Amino acid sequence: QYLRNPLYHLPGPWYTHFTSLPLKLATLSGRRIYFVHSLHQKYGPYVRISPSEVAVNDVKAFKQIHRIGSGGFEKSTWYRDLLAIGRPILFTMVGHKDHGARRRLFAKAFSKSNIRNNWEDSIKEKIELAVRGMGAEAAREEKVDMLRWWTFMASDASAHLMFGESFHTLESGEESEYLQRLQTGLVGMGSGAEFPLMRTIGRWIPLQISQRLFAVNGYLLDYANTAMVNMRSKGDGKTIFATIAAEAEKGENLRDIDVHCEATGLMIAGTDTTAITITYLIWAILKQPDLRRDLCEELSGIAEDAKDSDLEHLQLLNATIEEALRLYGALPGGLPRVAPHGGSKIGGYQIPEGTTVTTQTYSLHRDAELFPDPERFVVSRWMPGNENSKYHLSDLAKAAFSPWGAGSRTCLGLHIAYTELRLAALLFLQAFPEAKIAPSTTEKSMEMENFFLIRPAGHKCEVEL
Ligand code: HEM
Repeated sequence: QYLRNPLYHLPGPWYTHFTSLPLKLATLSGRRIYFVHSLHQKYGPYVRISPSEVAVNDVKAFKQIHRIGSGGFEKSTWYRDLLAIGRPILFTMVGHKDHGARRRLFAKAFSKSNIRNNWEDSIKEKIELAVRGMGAEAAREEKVDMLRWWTFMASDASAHLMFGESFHTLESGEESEYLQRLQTGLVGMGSGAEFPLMRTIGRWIPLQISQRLFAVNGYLLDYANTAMVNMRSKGDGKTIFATIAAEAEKGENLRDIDVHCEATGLMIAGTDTTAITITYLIWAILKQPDLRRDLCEELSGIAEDAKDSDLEHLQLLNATIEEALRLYGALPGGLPRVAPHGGSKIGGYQIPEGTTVTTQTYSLHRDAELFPDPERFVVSRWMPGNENSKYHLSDLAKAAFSPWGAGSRTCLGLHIAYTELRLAALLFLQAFPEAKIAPSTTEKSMEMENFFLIRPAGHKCEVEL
């Protein structure tokens, strides 16, 4: 069996010739990024992590794997197992051709100009509500869980953009049922992708927890359906999908069921990702009083009615966001791709066709050759005029920086996310310039657990305002 494994020539622990169990256990216990990272540290940039999966931590190979067009690797069907949403959606599509057509259809709706012209005001309104909600709660309780409020903000904003109506969790201060089910369902999705049999059996078990873990898609799709019907009956067609539908009329075929599935997929892709990254961003700022002071100074000249376009040129704010994305971007784990027909040579290794090849930014962003003192939060890496500093970023380091993924599968929602990150930092720091991390928030509680996305292990991030 050892010699029959086509990956036998790759470095890696002996057991990975025979079993993927240690990898799966690490995944199920929320420690996959650490498991793979430790193997890179021990065995180098190319490592066999299971009998049929190779992890790669080499910038040139990263570019080759995620290259747009010929030579680039396609996504693995693992994404379909992850979301198991019925129809292929942009996030889960495998073939370059189908994906390219769908991506072109969505491009205009998610462009920076469309987000700014049509959505920025409602995003800002949600952030203002979140900041107000945090202030009111902190006045009553002395401390407030930022993660909870940023999650309300991101889910209300996503619901507004995708379904035409906010969940109004920011006004009620209570999690919507959609959000509760989505968050439990995400844990089920992550484990179902690793153990499909567990999910199949789980769907048949008539216990509420089992249903919520493994049968959430029915609920999510029903919600999308009702939301779309309501939206149309009210004659208020102003959602991201109105723009997409207008594009589709030019010739692309997008059925109603595709719209429901895509809207659901975008809710999943756009909610926890931004909420978690904003939480880590603000936590990192509050940990460094000098940085907080300098940022407050930079932001002090910014008017209340500022637009994202007023913020995108602020050097310190944007450097801080890039550094937060380097260390705490919400999706730093493996992005599985498949070696193309005929196999591929990467880093001197022949990788047989069909092999799963994963890259993880958790490791790329912590390569000490590219990012000296990789665990330190150093904003000057991203500041102009640092050419003589050891933190100056080389071209290779810039190429390795990929919190949004890479190539043709780069994050579709990055303009929404940047808008939310910049406006959230602005409004939070302007409202609470003296905010402090609460004693209940520790390095340990903020350690990242990793179920596809990361999140603080303590599942909250309390601050005193
Ligand atoms: C800080 C927030 C976010 C982070 C860190 C993030 C990160 C990522 C990453 C790393 C990928 C690549 C996945 C892969 O190659 O397998 C991705 C893809 C994607 N993201 Fe995001 N994302 C964020 C916010 C959003 C938002 C707000 C939306 C939409 C509302 C969104 C929608 C998508 C979609 C649709 C894809 C798939 C693109 C494709 O395959 O063509 N993301 N995101």
